[in-house]
Amino acid sequence: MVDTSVSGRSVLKNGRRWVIKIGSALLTADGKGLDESGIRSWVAQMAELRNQGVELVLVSSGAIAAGMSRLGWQARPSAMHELQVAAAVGQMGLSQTWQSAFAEHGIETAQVLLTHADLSNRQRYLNARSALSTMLSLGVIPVINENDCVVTDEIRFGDNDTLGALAANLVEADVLVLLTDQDGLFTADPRTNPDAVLVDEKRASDSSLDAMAGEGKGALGRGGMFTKLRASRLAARSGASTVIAGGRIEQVIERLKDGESLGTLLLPDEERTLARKRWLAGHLRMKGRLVLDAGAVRALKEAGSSLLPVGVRGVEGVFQRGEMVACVSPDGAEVARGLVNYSSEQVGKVLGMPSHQMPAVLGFAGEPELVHRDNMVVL
Ligand SMILES: Nc1ncnc2c1ncn2[C@@H]1O[C@H](COP(=O)(O)OP(=O)(O)O)[C@@H](O)[C@H]1O
Ligand SMILES: N[C@@H](CCC(=O)OP(=O)(O)O)C(=O)O
Repeated sequence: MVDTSVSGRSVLKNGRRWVIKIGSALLTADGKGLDESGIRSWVAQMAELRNQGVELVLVSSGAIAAGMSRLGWQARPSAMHELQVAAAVGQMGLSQTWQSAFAEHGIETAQVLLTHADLSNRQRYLNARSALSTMLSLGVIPVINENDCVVTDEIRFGDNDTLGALAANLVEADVLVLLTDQDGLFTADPRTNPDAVLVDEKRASDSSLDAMAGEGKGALGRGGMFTKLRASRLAARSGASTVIAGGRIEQVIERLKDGESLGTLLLPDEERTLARKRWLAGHLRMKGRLVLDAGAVRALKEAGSSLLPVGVRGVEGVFQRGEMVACVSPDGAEVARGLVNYSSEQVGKVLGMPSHQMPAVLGFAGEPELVHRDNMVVL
């Protein structure tokens, strides 16, 4: 059997796409507003990573803590509507601070506010995926936070670690970095266990980690190591490796990229393409079929291409954008399956058509592919 496992710090040296999540505990200078000098330092390091050719997505917490400081509130409120107001006020300062710090390095940023529910909806998932990949291709750094005004559970539990993992799944990142106020995952919470030692490297799936992470919670950020470990397992599903590391360690981001043994590295059990194929192949219900011509079958199987309408002869079933369809050969054999960019009704209107004619027929300019290669598994 082929060994598809991955190991070691080389995944950080070689990773081309990173999601970096910076938690409230770090960003907010122990509750006294945003730590602007910390932010400038992380930005300088991220700019350096960008120069080395790494594509970056930033997940930034800290809106509630920043809002509390702007509103002059000393203690974190417990009422949901007050938390939401703090997040909304604080988010203004948060995105402004990131934007101006990145601008000093000539880098554009984009504010992206998401909820977990957005990413479990197939259509919104595809929308977010296509917006984020366009940002990355333009060299814009997406700065993601939870859309706190429309959620309640996530605010209550203060969990942007999960959002970081979902972002890593979404953009198919190689690496998820969770920067926090501790140097990594320790064998027990170092705040209460001075003898605890740092875990260097494990499989994310290793069950011995559960007891270490416990349900410990920080004072400002609230998920503790429990949500970080859970996030690493979620990220592993799309083959990403997670590092939990101390954001105040000098030049931590650059040193991780150089392969230095800092923080805790949690590795996936299998590499990315295999993990994604398993996810696509097993987890979604098929809603319809696209009947391909012989040329399109060859393009998918041999050239690794996306599926364009020009090679599609027929459509069966009723489906919406973002749902799973089978791509079948003229004799009905399944060739591939994937997430479709258009509804069955729209596909029916563009069968056999060159992509550049689609906007005139559909009345809007969408993706040129019916199923993008990245959202497809060839069988
Ligand atoms: N085994 C552990 N190793 C390290 N930190 C732990 C552990 N268990 C619990 N913690 C706690 O997790 C906190 C970090 O999580 P959190 O406050 O949610 O940070 P963030 O805002 O960065 O997500 C630490 O301050 C620490 O007290
Ligand atoms: N989205 C909210 C809360 C997120 C939060 O605190 O998460 P975390 O940093 O993982 O503990 C905020 O920006 O304040």
